[in-house]
Amino acid sequence: MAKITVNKDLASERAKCEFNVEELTNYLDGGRENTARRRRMEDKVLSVKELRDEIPEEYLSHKEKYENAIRKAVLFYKVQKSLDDPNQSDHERIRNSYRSTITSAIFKDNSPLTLHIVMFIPAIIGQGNDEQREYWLKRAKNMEIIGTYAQTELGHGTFLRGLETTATYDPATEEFVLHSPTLTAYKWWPGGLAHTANYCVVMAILYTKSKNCGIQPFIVQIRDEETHMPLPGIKLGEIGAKLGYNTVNNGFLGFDNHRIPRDRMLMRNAQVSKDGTFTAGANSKLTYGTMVYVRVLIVNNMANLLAKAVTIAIRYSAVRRQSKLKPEDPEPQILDYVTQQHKLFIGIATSHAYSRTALWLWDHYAKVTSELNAGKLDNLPELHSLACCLKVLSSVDAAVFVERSRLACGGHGYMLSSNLPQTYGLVTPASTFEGENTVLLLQVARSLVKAWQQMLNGRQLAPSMAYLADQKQLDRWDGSVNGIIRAFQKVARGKLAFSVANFEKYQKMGLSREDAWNKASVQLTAAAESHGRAIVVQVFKTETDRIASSLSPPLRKALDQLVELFTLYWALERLGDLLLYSPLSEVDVRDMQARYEELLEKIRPNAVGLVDGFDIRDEILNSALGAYDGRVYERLMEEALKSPLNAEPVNSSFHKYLKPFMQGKL
Ligand SMILES: CCCCCCCCCC/C=C\CCC/C=C/C(=O)SCCNC(=O)CCNC(=O)[C@H](O)C(C)(C)COP(=O)(O)OP(=O)(O)OC[C@H]1O[C@@H](n2cnc3c(N)ncnc32)[C@H](O)[C@@H]1OP(=O)(O)O
Ligand SMILES: Cc1cc2nc3c(=O)[nH]c(=O)nc-3n(C[C@H](O)[C@H](O)[C@H](O)COP(=O)(O)OP(=O)(O)OC[C@H]3O[C@@H](n4cnc5c(N)ncnc54)[C@H](O)[C@@H]3O)c2cc1C
Repeated sequence: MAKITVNKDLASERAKCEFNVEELTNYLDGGRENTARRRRMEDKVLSVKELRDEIPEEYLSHKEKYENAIRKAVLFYKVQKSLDDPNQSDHERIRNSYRSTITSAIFKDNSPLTLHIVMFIPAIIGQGNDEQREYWLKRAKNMEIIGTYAQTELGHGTFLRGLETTATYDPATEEFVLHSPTLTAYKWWPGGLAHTANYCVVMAILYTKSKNCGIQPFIVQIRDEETHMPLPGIKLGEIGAKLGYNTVNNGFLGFDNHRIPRDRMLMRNAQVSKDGTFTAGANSKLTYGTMVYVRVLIVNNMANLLAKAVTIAIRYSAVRRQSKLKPEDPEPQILDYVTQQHKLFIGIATSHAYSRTALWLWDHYAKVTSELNAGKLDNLPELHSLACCLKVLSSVDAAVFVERSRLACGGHGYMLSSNLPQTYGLVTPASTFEGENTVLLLQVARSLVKAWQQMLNGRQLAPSMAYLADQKQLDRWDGSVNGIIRAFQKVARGKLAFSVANFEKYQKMGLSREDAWNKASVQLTAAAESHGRAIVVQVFKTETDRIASSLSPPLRKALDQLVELFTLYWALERLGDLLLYSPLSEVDVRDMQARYEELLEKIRPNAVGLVDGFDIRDEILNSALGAYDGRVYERLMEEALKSPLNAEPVNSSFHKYLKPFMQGKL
């Protein structure tokens, strides 16, 4: 095997690292066996050479990209399936795959089968009755059918009660008639819908006995299982090129009075009987369950994508030398600039914060889901609120820090061969899909205002909101991490109190409840955001303390530094709030700033070790700037030479256009 020559700066960074990198990887994976299992899976997938691209994806046409993605998706699925442990429950399988980023080695822009796995199957599990699950899950899990989740329409994504697709029950034939009455009723966006899926879960407004019974899920065949032709009454297509997700095959779908049998309504929650009688579910919002599930998964996905970006940027910053710190010294590594550390170390800490929070949220989700299955619905509102606010914060922060990682790589970060632009293309839509972020913050605000009222009535609050009832003043600023967490809670409480007061004031001034809500909504969303910040810092600190207690002192110290950095970073970012709602003085602010800068200095020798600890292989990073060996310039040149324009010394356009133009003949 050829010996890898590692860039000498990267090698000396690794020699400096104060903790055992493998121990960090094991900690992140949740144990040594999990690391080994993940690596075995990666080895196996990466050993299939047909899964690699011969020509970089960016040089393919739109159509070729899709066809290539489908080719790989099928193969990838088969390899993954062969590695599945049949003894794992769905919950364990998903939890154990939280650190798996192998999909990124195969698709730079995501897989056209994503929606089948992430939403179609979960929608059947969550919305189908036992009989429907038995039939459809078997087919879906065996990939006999491929599906997607078709909810959003051209005219409505956010406001689900405004969806226009109708499913009208006809008791004479015991069928539902699906119809798109207008152009804006066309389903628009679902991944895989255009040319991949032959089935989908369609969310439509149910009409039976001439009554609107709200949005309900229907499993609908859209293409012939043999010929893959769209079925009669079905109009299908692709929605076109996008900022990212170009291999996901997002599509549109219209229905022209398309009939489906009665048993195609997924009837776990609500039912329509043969004669058309509608029986509502225990809570109509259970129909929104698939979205809650994906919001929970997104938090983890954001942590992983950020880990990728920051690995690339930190390694590059250790290799890149530029400018002068001292006139007599050689050009320093750009990682020695404290501004560069400020840009990037928070990305490392943020990825840790969300991967801990994501696991915590996943376990909470699993607990509440088993309660729901047993008919206990009490904890659903808190779960909805938590999933909304953590999806929002993780997607916002990931987008900011991925983009910051790209900018921190200067011009080379703009190259697709850095894989940073594509990584941004994968994180930024998460602020929109699965509930647009402002809209979800308003949902969180709604639950907080309700909690506020409950508190005033002396009722017990859900655990994640219990701090709102803490009336005690924060008498003294002690600057500790726990003290800052308490201060964040005070900020959230204070902002909520202020927005509730304004909401009430606007109503007293004569505005309707809805107008008063709209007028107070900037403050309400700010309160919801602060609530989310308080939760993330607290969960990050508590979960790290809980899990890291058995680690070696050097690693424990490095993790504590990340928790402290994360806390101080957000305290300094939100100084205005802290000054308003906590006893913070100017001296305390100066002290925090100094501690923050000291932390950057302390983390500096461990920076490369920290990103090595994410253990993201070169094939997954897919980046000329971020590879383990740091051969940045060689790789940039190798990638440049792959440009089809470099295949010939003179391009034909010279003779066709440039030459006649320069010679005044054109
Ligand atoms: C297997 C492992 C694989 C790992 C890979 C992981 C990858 C993860 C990344 C995924 C990658 C790609 C996938 C992305 C694909 C994207 C798909 C989509 O985008 S699908 C479409 C998503 N659409 C939305 O999210 C729409 C957003 N809108 C809504 O949810 C609603 O319209 C809403 C909530 C804004 C308003 O609804 P409504 O008007 O009906 O309600 P109200 O506002 O009046 O509220 C009433 C009441 O209901 C409560 N409520 C609302 N929603 C819920 C819920 N979901 N659960 C529980 N309760 C809910 C709300 O709080 C109110 O309560 P109240 O007590 O009255 O205050
Ligand atoms: C990459 C990608 C993949 C997707 N995949 C799928 C899929 O597989 N299946 C599917 O069904 N859908 C999918 N979607 C659609 C996605 O769920 C919607 O785009 C999303 O729910 C937002 O809805 P919208 O586009 O209608 O935005 P809009 O609601 O029109 O938002 C536009 C603006 O209006 C504001 N706004 C809207 N309502 C309110 C309000 N009540 N209060 C304050 N402000 C408001 C928003 O904050 C935003 O600023 C996907 C989208 C993307 C980008």
